[in-house]
Amino acid sequence: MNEKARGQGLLSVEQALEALLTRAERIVDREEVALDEALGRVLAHGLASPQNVPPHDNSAMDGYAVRCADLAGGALRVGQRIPAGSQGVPLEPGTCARIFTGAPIPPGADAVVMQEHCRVAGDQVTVEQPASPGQHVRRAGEDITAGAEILAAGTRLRPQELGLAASVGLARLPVVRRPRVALFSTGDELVAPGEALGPGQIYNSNRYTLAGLLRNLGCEVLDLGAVEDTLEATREVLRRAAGACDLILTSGGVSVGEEDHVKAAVESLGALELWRIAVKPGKPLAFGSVDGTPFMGLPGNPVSSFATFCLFTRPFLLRRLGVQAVMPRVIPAESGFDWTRPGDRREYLRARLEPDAAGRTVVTLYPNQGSGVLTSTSWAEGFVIAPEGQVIRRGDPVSYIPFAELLS
Ligand SMILES: Nc1nc2c(c(=O)[nH]1)N[C@H]1C(S)=C(S)[C@@H](COP(=O)(O)OP(=O)(O)OC[C@H]3O[C@@H](n4cnc5c(N)ncnc54)[C@H](O)[C@@H]3O)O[C@H]1N2
Ligand code: MOO
Repeated sequence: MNEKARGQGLLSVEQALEALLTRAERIVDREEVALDEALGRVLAHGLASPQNVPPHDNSAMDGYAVRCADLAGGALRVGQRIPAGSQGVPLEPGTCARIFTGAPIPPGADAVVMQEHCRVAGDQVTVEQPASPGQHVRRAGEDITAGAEILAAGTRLRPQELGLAASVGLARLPVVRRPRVALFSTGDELVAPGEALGPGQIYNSNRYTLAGLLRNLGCEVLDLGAVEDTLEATREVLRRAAGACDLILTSGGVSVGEEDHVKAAVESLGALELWRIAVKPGKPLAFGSVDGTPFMGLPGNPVSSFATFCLFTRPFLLRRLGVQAVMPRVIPAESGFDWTRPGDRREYLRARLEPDAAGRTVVTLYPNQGSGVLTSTSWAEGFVIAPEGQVIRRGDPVSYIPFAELLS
């Protein structure tokens, strides 16, 4: 962070994150859910495999299971047929077994020959290519050995992890309870979509963006709607929310204006810090607690709300779930734009990767980077970081965060 930002009393993104993460208490409640219900959940403890995968030596090909030493003697008689799901018998000398992909290797066989490399006449098979022991045999336990840890505590379960758990026979998984997040908006200008706009009014978009971001993270959203903008009504809804959730999330009313009652209401029921962070969009951020429940107040500008959720709320909630790697991966990329007027705050510009005139993949910017321009977030596929005080030229290396890293 540069001197000017420090002089203005701004926190760096890292300082704000550290303060948040040190206060992100682990949710201790856990539950067991069926595999079908476990997508996106976080493992409460590590999982060890009760068995080998594959459970038995099996064939990787459709063909013939042989004993390599027998091949010198010419054609082999097909002594048995072993489809997947059945079990063969010991291979007699001078015979082979018709075998299919996934079927257990019969005792005595040491290789599988693909059927494309065999000539078959009646029940006689001539192997036309040299074979070596172990060929096309998938060994028992070559993927997973019994007792090995397959997944660590704190893993977010993607489809691959569900498949992995299923492959060792686990039907139910221990997961951390879903975080419950109470969400409400204040502001006399806000109207729900579907209603008519009065003079000076706008539609409440943050509610939908934030609820979607929360659901993507696996949170249960306690939607408290739009709250009447009085101190008493705000206190009442905060009290109600505090008893029923793991985080109270609001947007708007965290800057310097005095129209909104959220700040005063939180302060009167608990504690509130108003941070100013060297980040754009998203300078003002409120963090506090109501009756011991964490409170986070995101800035009202729609892009600021979206960005601060991604940068601060998401890591906070993931850490509460017990996830260690809570930060999105930053990808090195090449700038396809000029950024000649850098500010004092680190900017998260709405961007996407596109081919330039020469066919090189470069980062391009949405032309209007205003923090009220929600279109930029829909056009974009990621953020490119413009560090404070730094000019960026076409061709320069830049850091890019794909939204895919943030929207799950
Ligand atoms: N004098 C100053 N003014 C402002 C400063 C500052 O430092 N000094 N900071 C600016 C920055 S940066 C931001 S970001 C905003 C944050 O303001 P608030 O969090 O107090 O938000 P509001 O004033 O309530 O609203 C800002 C803007 O966003 C619209 N809004 C609010 N909620 C919603 C919603 N649910 N859906 C859609 N749009 C919403 C609201 O109508 C305003 O246009 O403050 C700057 N000002
Ligand atoms: O930081 Mo505000 O979030 O620039 O619009």
